[in-house]
Amino acid sequence: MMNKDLIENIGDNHISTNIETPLLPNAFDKSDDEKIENIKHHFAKIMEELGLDLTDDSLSGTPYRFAKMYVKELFYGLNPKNKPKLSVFENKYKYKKMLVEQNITIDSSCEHHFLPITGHAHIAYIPKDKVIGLSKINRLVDYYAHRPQVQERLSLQILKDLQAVLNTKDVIVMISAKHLCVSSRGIKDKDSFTTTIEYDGAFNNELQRNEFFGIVNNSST
Ligand SMILES: Nc1nc2c(ncn2[C@@H]2O[C@H](COP(=O)(O)OP(=O)(O)OP(=O)(O)O)[C@@H](O)[C@H]2O)c(=O)[nH]1
Ligand SMILES: [Zn+2]
Repeated sequence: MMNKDLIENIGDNHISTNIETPLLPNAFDKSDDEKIENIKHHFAKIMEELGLDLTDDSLSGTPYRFAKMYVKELFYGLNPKNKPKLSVFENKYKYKKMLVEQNITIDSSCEHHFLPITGHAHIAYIPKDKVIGLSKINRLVDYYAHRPQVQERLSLQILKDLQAVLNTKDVIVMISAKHLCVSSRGIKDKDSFTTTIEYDGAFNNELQRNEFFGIVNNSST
């Protein structure tokens, strides 16, 4: 019998794994409103330092907009209280083959530059005794994506949580994404993108992986 709290929090910082997002122990002591107020103050300073006139009516609301966007939107997935509940159901029908959830939108941010990472995740698992509500896979991806991330860790956090909640190692997570820190600054390569693939269990078998890649490559719905 698996501990429910453990399942709920697997890729999160307060459980000791090597895939956790590095967070301070007091990361969530302040309320969202306090954080927004403080970030608003600091971002106004950044804008002023850049020489922007915050009395301009188009700029005056930007520090608040920016702070709210960080806390409530782009980085809502830092706070475990926002983690989606992953409903699972008994596999009554004994479906034992691969289920693929593909073209899941990735909207994330790179933790090195705080610029967008955008692309798609393709995820498959082979059910044992449990199946998961389909939308919960998309919600889990959305949650972990909405943190400052590196693509490798994002893939692993999703994989580990699904393995725990589904009580099986037979999961594969593939992400292909563009990093604006590569395409819009620095090297400014507009065409390259990054693919990560994490898996275990039955997907260690090349035939099983190839079946997954075949489905992911050949369908467009
Ligand atoms: N492994 C990995 N690296 C990433 C990811 N997102 C961004 N990076 C890289 O993080 C690296 C940070 O390197 P630094 O040399 O410290 O930063 P920089 O001077 O801005 O590097 P350039 O982008 O090459 O200009 C860059 O090579 C980025 O491309 C990611 O998801 N995974
Ligand atoms: Zn970056």
